[in-house]
Amino acid sequence: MPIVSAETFAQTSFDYIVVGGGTAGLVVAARLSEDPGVIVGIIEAGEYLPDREDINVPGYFGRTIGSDIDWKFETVPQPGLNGRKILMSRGKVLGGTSAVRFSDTKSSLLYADAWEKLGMSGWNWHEILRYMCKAETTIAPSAEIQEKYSARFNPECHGSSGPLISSYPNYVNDKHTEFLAAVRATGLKENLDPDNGHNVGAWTFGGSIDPRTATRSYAATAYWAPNADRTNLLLVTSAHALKVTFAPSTSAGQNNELCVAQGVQFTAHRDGAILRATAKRAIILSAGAIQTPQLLERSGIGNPAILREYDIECVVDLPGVGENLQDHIYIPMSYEVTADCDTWDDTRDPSKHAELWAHLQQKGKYSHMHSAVAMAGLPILAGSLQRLEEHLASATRKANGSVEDYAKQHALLAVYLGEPGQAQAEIIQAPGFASFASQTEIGKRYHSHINIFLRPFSRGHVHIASSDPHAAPSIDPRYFSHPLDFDLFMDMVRYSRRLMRTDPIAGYFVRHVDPGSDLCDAELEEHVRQQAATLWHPVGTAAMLPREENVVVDQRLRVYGTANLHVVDASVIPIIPACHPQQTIYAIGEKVRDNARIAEHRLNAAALGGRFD
Ligand SMILES: Cc1cc2nc3c(=O)[nH]c(=O)nc-3n(C[C@H](O)[C@H](O)[C@H](O)COP(=O)(O)OP(=O)(O)OC[C@H]3O[C@@H](n4cnc5c(N)ncnc54)[C@H](O)[C@@H]3O)c2cc1C
Repeated sequence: MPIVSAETFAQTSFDYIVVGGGTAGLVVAARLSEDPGVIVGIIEAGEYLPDREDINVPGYFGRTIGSDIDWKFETVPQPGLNGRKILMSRGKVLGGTSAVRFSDTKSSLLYADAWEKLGMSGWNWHEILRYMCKAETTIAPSAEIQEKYSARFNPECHGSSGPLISSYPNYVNDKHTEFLAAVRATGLKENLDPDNGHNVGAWTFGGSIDPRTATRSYAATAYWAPNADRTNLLLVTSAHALKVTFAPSTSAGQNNELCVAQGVQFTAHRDGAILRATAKRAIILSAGAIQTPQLLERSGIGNPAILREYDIECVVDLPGVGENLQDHIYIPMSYEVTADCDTWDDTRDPSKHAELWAHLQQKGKYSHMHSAVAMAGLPILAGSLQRLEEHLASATRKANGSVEDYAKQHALLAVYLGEPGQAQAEIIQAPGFASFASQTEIGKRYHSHINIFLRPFSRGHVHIASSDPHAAPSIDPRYFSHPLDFDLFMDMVRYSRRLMRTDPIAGYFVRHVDPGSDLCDAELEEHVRQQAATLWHPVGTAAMLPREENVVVDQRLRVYGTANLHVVDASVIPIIPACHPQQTIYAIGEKVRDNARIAEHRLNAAALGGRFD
């Protein structure tokens, strides 16, 4: 079935409606519609743009930020970042944020197991790996690349028949090997099998890129395009979902009755008529960690005090909606390197751009993103035993004294902190200038480190902030609000500087550029507060945990207090994984089909008195 009009969509009687045709939403819709006996509808605010170069060409990563396919949200001023508002990009296009993301890493074993430790049985590393593999087909690197660039490949940790295509770079920059060697010299081991759950070390990493066409593989190419002719899968694009509606008999959620979700209100234009689509079995919210809580609140599910402010009738009292916001923040740090380094800097020179572009394209440089990465635990980052012990004592003290809702999470984080096998930071090598603070000088060569802080203790929130359903929510990640986060972040920054002065990469080092040389501690800290920003990995705002923990969905990803309303996207992740989250999000989508058994709700909901024709 092709993409349909809003009117056709509203007139169709669905079994399932998925709100948000993004990373997880398209997985769920594709898997549910494998059953020809059900009709599945997807409501997506963006358009289907299969020919957009800034999506398809992997080397163009970053160009979509702030563009017409970006929701362009902003956080509220962040005191931990000198009061700056931070741009929170989200993909507004079929495929969602998978259309604009950069690289991929799989999760760590212990971290995924943390979800089970927090009370969600069945959500552990082995399950998540199983579903990550179901989602992907990884094309193994050639024997030459494996040997030359330490890009080993263990087929047991990769899928061979999933729709998402992953591959390894066929081009690495000329200091790739030296970077990995320098990382080893700081005490980290080369990791030849980082996808087996133990992701500390240095390696060559791949991404969701189809090497046959050198184009991005993402939710729209993997889960929509191959299934677009299914007659039982209908998609409406440029349609904004406003709220979920419930069966009248169960509204207000009194007497422990479960509310039965029946439909979704949406508009095809900002000021257009409000249309309504109905679903007999279940409604699945997959609008992402920023907008799923917004839709829940608009539908009357959330903290009654917040709902009252905007005259929204409370259907289910769930104060956890929009809380537990976690994100990765990062800082790019740039170093000038010797003139013989082959970097991407000359492409910034307008007089050389066209010639270089053709040359680099030929070499395959734009067919991939980054290639060398290191993940380090605190024992390496801290740099000294004394500093490590100080951090551990402080984390344990704070975790024990934590009276917040997050005490259990903080206790787990404190334990992981001391373990060398648990990554606290990720450092991606970038062969070129990547900082925000200074201007690049034409003719100079640079190397940058993209330094990502992986295990924040800070927790923030996202809530509606207006009665206008089209208005952006208020996003407050509270970056660095937990003081330990800033201390740990600074260790990562100092490690990056140490790494650049470690042989063999030290042989190419010319000077610190961003941050500059000879900064005292206070100046370096000020630089961080002025330059750190989100890596756009928000999760956790409709978290999956036991109900007594004040959260939102159960382990079948069903919203507490409802019979058939589910959340399937980054919002359900209870504690942010120490890796890029995308593959975990695909896995969550894949697991739902088998484990959450959404389909059973026809019986459950019917028994509860919902109107199902
Ligand atoms: C610039 C950038 C780089 C990134 N790089 C990486 C990376 O390298 N590796 C990695 O793993 N992750 C990366 N991420 C994060 C990753 O892409 C996301 O975590 C992931 O794609 C989120 O998936 P999701 O299904 O939760 O939401 P999304 O994929 O964002 O899907 C939500 C969908 O819902 C739609 N929607 C929202 N509200 C409504 C509404 N009211 N009505 C209708 N439709 C609606 C949206 O348009 C969107 O299509 C990056 C993110 C960004 C922004």
